[in-house]
Amino acid sequence: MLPNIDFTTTQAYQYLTDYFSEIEPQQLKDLFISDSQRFSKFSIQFEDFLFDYSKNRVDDKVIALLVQLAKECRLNDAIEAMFNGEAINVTENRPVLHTTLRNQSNEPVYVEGKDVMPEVNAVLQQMKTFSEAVISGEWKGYTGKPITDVVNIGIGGSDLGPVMVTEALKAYKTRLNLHFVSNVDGTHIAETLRWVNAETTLFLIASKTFTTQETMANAHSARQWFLDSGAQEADIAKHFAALSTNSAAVAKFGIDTQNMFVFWDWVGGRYSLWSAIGLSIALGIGFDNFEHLLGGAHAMDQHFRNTDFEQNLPVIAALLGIWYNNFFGAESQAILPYDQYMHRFAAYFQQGDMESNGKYVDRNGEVVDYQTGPIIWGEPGTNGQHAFYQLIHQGTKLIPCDFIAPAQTHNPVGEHHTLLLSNFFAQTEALMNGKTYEEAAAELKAAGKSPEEIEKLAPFKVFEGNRPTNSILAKKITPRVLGSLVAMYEHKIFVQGIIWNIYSFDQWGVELGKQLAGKILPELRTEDKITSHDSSTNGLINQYKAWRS
Ligand SMILES: O=P(O)(O)OC[C@H]1O[C@H](O)[C@H](O)[C@@H](O)[C@@H]1O
Repeated sequence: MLPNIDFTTTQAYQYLTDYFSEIEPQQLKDLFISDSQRFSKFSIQFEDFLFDYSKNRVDDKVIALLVQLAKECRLNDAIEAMFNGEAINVTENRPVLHTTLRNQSNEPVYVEGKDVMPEVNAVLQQMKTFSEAVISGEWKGYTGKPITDVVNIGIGGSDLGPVMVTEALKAYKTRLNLHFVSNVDGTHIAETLRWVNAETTLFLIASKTFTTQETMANAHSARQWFLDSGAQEADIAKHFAALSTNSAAVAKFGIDTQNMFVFWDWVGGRYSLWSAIGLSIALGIGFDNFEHLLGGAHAMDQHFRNTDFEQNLPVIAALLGIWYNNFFGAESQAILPYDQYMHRFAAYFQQGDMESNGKYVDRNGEVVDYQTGPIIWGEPGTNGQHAFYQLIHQGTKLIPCDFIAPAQTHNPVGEHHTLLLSNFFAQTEALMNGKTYEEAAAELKAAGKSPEEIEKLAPFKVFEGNRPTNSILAKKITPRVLGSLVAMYEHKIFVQGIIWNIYSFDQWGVELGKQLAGKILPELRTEDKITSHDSSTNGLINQYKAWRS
């Protein structure tokens, strides 16, 4: 059972509320001046990455109170409930065991009294055998040629994780070319099929439920294209595999169950890249690297489970998020990787975080009177600097940012990486220190401006600073480091959900739109004038009908 505690009624919350008024006016740069130990105190090294949270608007007392808050919310019990396979996804009556998929310790994990590790290991073995056969060319297409291209058809959790990871780890690419089709917009599949050859293409139909409209539509179109290219029904077995929990639907679609890679309902869609959904990852970077990814995540799982909260990366990251979300009133959180390969990292955690913690009903079914999940967004640096950093530096909103960068690049081109990293270091410093009126005026004076011009321009050149950041500096983005990093964010989301007393592992909020689309679809299939909705929806549908042909 998960604890059920309103965190706003805890002692720690009261103390934090009182102490907030003392901390809020303080300047980060002064906190550094008054404590020479600040960096070593507020940074944690984990294997090959360093998490520096010293540029946050906290002091020892805030951290101690936040840790107390986690304890009062019985976070320890919640962590054990998750790892031990209790049905903590209550509204779907399921355990939450993505940690089991990367449980390289192999210690038994029981679901309804049965150890699931043998099944997990069997699927990993099947993925290994299959991916190695495809990569080596031993697995042949229907005309006897080796596979050159893999098209993963899936959406949401059956797409974003594999896309993010295979992009982030492109430096480890095998000879196979990966493609991802998610959108039901026919453009996505059409543009992808334009570049591949049916004789040498493998389609992975990735869907936990195997009922998702977008994925099924794309899968059927891919199948039709394959047959139209000259292949026979019997050839499908060589070119289509399914990654799913739903064997019956896979068989019905016509995919050989030999080519089915299963996972289980205790794996949430947005936590499924570690499961059979990761087959495209194993094909794209090789099975050994996929295992290293799992190994990195497992190491973070152990850290999360066994480390005191004060030194616990996901816990600290989560508590800082709570501090800004619930005390400073921050609405969003930016994730800014200074690594081009990680360009889908923020998009991945948009689903990971927002689908998990975008909930206004607590674990008692009651509407909360506090803020829950933040808006997650971000783009790789330095592109973001030339786009939206203006608002982070001088806008009216407080935006806590996670800066992520590798010390070593996979592409040492001239001085590029040094240039990139100078920006990474400069931005967090600038956000913290800002620029005073006096500094701005002095710069203008040095540039030869008259006193009148200085007075006019200086206010626009002031940066109030005091804007909080985390810096995550990795030695290199390897499969293991990436695995740890992703698991860190996953557990951060979990911790926050526990403190906000919400259910982080369901996603009922995506259903209403799907239901209504199901009602509207038959209306679009006729030429009739539509009058069954509000005047806006009717007007839009009828205009669409007038224009569609
Ligand atoms: O893997 P599937 O069953 O096709 O589901 C794909 C996606 O669909 C839904 O809309 C859920 O909100 C997501 O959590 C899920 O990842």
